[in-house]
Amino acid sequence: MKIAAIGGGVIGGGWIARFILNGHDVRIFDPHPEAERIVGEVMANASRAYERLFQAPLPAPGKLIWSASIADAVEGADYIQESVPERLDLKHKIIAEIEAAAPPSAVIGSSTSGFKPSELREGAKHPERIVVAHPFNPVYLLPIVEVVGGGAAADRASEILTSIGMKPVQIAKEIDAHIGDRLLEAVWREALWLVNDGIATTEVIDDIIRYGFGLRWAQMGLFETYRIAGGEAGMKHFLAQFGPALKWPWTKLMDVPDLDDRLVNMIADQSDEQSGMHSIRELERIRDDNLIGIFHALKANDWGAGQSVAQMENRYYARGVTAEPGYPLRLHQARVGGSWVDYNGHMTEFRYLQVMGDATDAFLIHMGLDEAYRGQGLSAYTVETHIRHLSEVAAGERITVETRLLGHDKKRFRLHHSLLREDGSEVATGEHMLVHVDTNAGKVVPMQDVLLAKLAEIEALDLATAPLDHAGRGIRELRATEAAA
Ligand SMILES: NC(=O)C1=CN([C@@H]2O[C@H](COP(=O)(O)OP(=O)(O)OC[C@H]3O[C@@H](n4cnc5c(N)ncnc54)[C@H](O)[C@@H]3O)[C@@H](O)[C@H]2O)C=CC1
Ligand SMILES: C[N+](C)(C)CC(=O)CC(=O)[O-]
Repeated sequence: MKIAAIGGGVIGGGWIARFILNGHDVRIFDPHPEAERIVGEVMANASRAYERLFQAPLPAPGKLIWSASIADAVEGADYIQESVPERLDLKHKIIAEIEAAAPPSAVIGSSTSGFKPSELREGAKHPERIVVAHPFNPVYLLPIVEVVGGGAAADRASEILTSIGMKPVQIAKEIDAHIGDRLLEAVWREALWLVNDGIATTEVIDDIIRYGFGLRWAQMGLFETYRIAGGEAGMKHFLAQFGPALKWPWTKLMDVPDLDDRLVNMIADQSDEQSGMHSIRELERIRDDNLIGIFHALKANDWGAGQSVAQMENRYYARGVTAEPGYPLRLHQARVGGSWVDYNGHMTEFRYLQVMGDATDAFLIHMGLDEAYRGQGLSAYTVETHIRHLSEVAAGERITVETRLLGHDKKRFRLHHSLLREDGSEVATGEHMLVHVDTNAGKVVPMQDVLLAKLAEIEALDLATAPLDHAGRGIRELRATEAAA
């Protein structure tokens, strides 16, 4: 699939990173003299974030190709994402240039925060293929994208954006600023009043959000949260209790403070005091690490945006596990996250098992025990594990897992994982016995022929490999002489 990006600023850069990190080449046009540096810096932060976010092996990144004109960038493109500044006259000019050179079948997605598809389509040759595809910053991490405009183009855009890990929400009826920005504007306008009126500083307002309802919003929206706030009587009780307050002077919604020099300077000064000690790129990394922690927690609970991460990992496993040829198999890599390190300053115990467990998952997919196979009510359970911790590993280090199949019969198979640093030295080994189970009956059953054939093929490779001297050993007993010493 050929992707083109027109505009590589805050949002264009995020789009480019998302497409490239999902294996697509992207042709970009942006006349800014520093566009290459800016996009390069966004790419660096995005790659760093993906290594920390996903446990599954990432696809080989696509290439970034700089074009000298819009015509060159969009030639032969299947999907074009426009992310130029929010001015309707400029968007019209860009769309006209795109249409002059792109194939008529190409879908054009606009990042516009506020313009409606009917406005973007004015004067277009093929208006029906122009849709709003409005993302949220950082585009490479946040899954939601509002797709407005309907028809085949909206369906195609949704399909493409789903394939790069996004959660498109198609909005049937166009409205200024779509949905997300209408909600955000209400909060933003109120926050500006609170600063303007000297009620709170930028820092106090941000603290009230991040120590309070902001934490709730990452995992449940307004309606689910307020349903709970209604107690056992639920939403109706909530509306009865707090409904009247909507008519009290709690907000100044449509009234906007004048963004004169005084207010702009006041906000900018307070913001400098609050966050000026960090560069924007540092702030992006802090933000990304926090988001990744939230994604991981939500993934562990199989909830909300964590499900998007899990779905992407399944896709990455499905297409990535056979990527590296040779034996032992190299199916899984991990980067030691900051939160993986304990009070001793290196990777804590249970994370070794996590890396081995993820490598086992990659092996299961490699041998054919994938989502479709599991859909038949069949799976594999680990029944015994022996880990040898051989050396410490620090935050930020990359671990590659080499996996061997030490043996199998109709119902069981024995795996060996070796965790290696980038210099090839061994960090730990794990030996694991797995059984094949009927998950509904809760009992061990023989594997289907397709799995047995694949295991036989892998075991033949193992038989041609030097045996491991530590395989099959448990923890040895303490000798009396050693215990006395
Ligand atoms: N910044 C944000 O938080 C969000 C912005 N958006 C939308 O994304 C779009 C872009 O916004 P940002 O990335 O924030 O702006 P930006 O100012 O960071 O980037 C705009 C980029 O477009 C480039 N550009 C200007 N004229 C061009 C042309 N003729 N051809 C190609 N590139 C050109 C500029 O050089 C710049 O790199 C806007 O429509 C905005 O509403 C959407 C979601 C969030
Ligand atoms: C400020 N903004 C209107 C450009 C914001 C957005 O469009 C979405 C976001 O990322 O908050």
